[in-house]
Amino acid sequence: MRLPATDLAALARWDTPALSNALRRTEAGADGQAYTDGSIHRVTGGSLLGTAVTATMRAREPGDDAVPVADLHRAILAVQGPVVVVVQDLDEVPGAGAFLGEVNGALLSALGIAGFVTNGRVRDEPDLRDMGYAVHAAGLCVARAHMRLTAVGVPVRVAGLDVAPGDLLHGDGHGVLRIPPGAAGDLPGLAERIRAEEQEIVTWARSADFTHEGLLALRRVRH
Ligand SMILES: O=C([O-])CC(=O)C(=O)O
Ligand SMILES: [Mg+2]
Repeated sequence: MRLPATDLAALARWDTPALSNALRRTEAGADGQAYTDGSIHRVTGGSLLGTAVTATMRAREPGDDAVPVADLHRAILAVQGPVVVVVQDLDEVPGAGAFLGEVNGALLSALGIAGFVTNGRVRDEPDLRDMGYAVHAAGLCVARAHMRLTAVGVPVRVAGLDVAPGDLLHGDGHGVLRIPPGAAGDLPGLAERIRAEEQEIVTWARSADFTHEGLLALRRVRH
């Protein structure tokens, strides 16, 4: 689904914890949220926001199941607005070989992607720093091994997060969050309200009015 640029710009001003808090207050978020677990981290870049283009890969053993990388390039070009490429490494132990390195990275940079997310590993790390987009991965690896894409445009699962082509993803140093399209427009307003509530507590905790007795008298269940 394509969101208006104004909605994207409003979401981009927030970090993932704030959007996660906001999502919890919506119907879409009440049933549990979708976000990456700690098995991957941001290797380089800033925050990411965009529409998912998905692929799967294998690298550990050779195989004749490769699809052309051009399928991925075509899928990226078919999306209007910022794209986040999500690659699931299907090997039982992922990370034997990298899809993303200097060369694939430069091609994706030329296509203007906003981010790259994988449960596998990446390489050519110094070059990735100059690509201009965020990279989330399990870490670095040495080799290409038998790396090939095995499908493009399929549902994938990366670090506990199910991603379908077209999903809206937001990410930063905390991880990557999937934002249900129906909730996207409401999140910035909700995040603002939650921040105001939280700042009341923070301001009091830092003020001269703060006392241990005052805190205990509040009998807070959370925070
Ligand atoms: O060999 C590969 O396909 C991965 C890589 O290092 C690059 O894209 O530079
Ligand atoms: Mg390379």
